[in-house]
Amino acid sequence: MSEITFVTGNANKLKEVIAILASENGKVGKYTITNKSLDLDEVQGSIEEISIHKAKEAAKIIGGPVLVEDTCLGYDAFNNLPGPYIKWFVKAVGLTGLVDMLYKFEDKGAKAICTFGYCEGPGHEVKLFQGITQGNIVDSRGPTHFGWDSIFEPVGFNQTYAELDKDIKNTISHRFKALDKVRDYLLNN
Ligand SMILES: O=P(O)(O)OP(=O)(O)OP(=O)(O)OC[C@H]1O[C@@H](n2cnc3c(O)ncnc32)[C@H](O)[C@@H]1O
Ligand SMILES: [Mg+2]
Repeated sequence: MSEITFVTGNANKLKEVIAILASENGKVGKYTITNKSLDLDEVQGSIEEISIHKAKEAAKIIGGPVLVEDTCLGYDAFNNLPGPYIKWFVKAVGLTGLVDMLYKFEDKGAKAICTFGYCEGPGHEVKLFQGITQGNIVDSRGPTHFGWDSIFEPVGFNQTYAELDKDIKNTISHRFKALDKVRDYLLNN
């Protein structure tokens, strides 16, 4: 039995990852997934570079197999920005600011992008698994405790991520789609 440590400083992410993997009781094939709360360095660069760097740093700190994840919210009208910098935008301008940024644009489209990085240990290559859910930026509706959940309405739904039942979000979300690929990989390796 091998252990993989999911390293994140975000309790909401952890909850969703546990819920999405719940059918396997935190076990995926021969692996048990545990968690460590650490704030990892996030370099500037592409989504892929950020996740690769996070995974390598986590593997160094943990000294064994790790899983990390980086989440982006990219506006179609802004050529995918704020992207990986969304966390700092939420902090700096809040949800209202993030909605108002699109005031001049008819296109309210946005992509929620989740990129998991898996690294077997220090010095190993990082494998990436990405999931994307398309949606629209809307005025905040629903609980506001998880990032930008309340201003993102996934295509095909008339509720925001925050309003949707957790069970529903966790079967359509960027995180679910990425984690589905992680699970596939772990079951076959
Ligand atoms: O330790 P890590 O895993 O990096 O956790 P973090 O909170 O720093 O997360 P990110 O660097 O990936 O930044 C993503 C931002 O988007 C937010 N976020 C992530 N997943 C989300 C989701 O499913 N719905 C809404 N907001 C989300 C999160 O709260 C951050 O503000
Ligand atoms: Mg982070």
